[in-house]
Amino acid sequence: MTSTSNAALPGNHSIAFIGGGNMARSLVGGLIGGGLAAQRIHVADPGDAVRAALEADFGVATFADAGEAVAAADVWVMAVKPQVLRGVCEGLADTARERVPLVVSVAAGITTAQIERWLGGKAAVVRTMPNTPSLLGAGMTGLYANARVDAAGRTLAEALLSATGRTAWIDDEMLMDAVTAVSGSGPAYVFLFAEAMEAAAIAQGLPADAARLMVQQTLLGAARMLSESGEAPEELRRRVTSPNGTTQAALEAFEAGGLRALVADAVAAARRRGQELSAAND
Ligand SMILES: NC(=O)C1=CN([C@@H]2O[C@H](COP(=O)(O)OP(=O)(O)OC[C@H]3O[C@@H](n4cnc5c(N)ncnc54)[C@H](OP(=O)(O)O)[C@@H]3O)[C@@H](O)[C@H]2O)C=CC1
Ligand SMILES: O=C(O)[C@@H]1CCC=N1
Repeated sequence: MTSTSNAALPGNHSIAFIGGGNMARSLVGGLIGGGLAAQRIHVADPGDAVRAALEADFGVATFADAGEAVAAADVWVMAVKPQVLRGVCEGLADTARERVPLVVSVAAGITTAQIERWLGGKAAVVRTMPNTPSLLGAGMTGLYANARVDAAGRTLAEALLSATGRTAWIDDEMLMDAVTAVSGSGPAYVFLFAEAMEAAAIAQGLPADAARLMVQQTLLGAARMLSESGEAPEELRRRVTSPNGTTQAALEAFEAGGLRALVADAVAAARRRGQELSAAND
């Protein structure tokens, strides 16, 4: 694995997003926040309201038709649901055969071999798994490239995604479902934990607004310590935990409730679901 952050986008490439939903919005926002000119981004989405919001928020050109969005683009970012990706690719296959694009997919589960086949057999495909903090430039993206992607394509895909946060290349495509289960879905695990902590705070009598602020700031502070201190989570946890103190009482309750096994089960379930999405939509 090699990991990087914040490479500049090389060349004068035009990027078409197919699908303008949550993930495309996060990536477009991250790219524009990182200084990419809005004119270099086209987005296709069937939703009138989705397109209007993207135009208003980011100044990008939008299209109802994917074929129009990719017409001038040499990089195609596939940001539709896994369930519709096959139809989208097959609709663009003639164009992809004539003018082979670099395809960057963010779809969970769907393999590079599937995308290459659906696009007519020639496309250079980088399968990626970003996450929604990309919108803030704090994303995490795993990347895997098929054999058709050359060094320039890898550099370009990495630059594209690193404009929205950190990146890590994965050598074995089988592990991309594990990446999805850890960092792709991971923000939702943290949000669920935040919901549970807020509810617990309110149950202990704290006002709702104070409970929300305490949880937000505690997670932010802990995340910053994790990423900025250079220390392992075990060590950071040890320093909070006074012998026979309050933290120890809480941590013993988490351990007794099987938190570690529960997290392992949840990550395994997400990985299995990625594999199912590939098989079910082939
Ligand atoms: N959300 C996340 O945290 C992450 C998501 N992903 C992946 O990103 C992909 C998109 O997910 P997400 O953004 O959450 O989903 P969304 O549903 O928010 O976005 C998908 C968008 O694609 C549109 N769409 C449907 N058909 C077409 C078409 N033929 N051409 C163009 N656009 C179309 C949808 O419109 P409509 O709703 O009208 O059908 C929708 O607006 C998925 O494959 C997912 O696995 C990856 C990492 C993280
Ligand atoms: O839930 C999903 O399937 C997508 C992939 C990772 C995050 N959201």
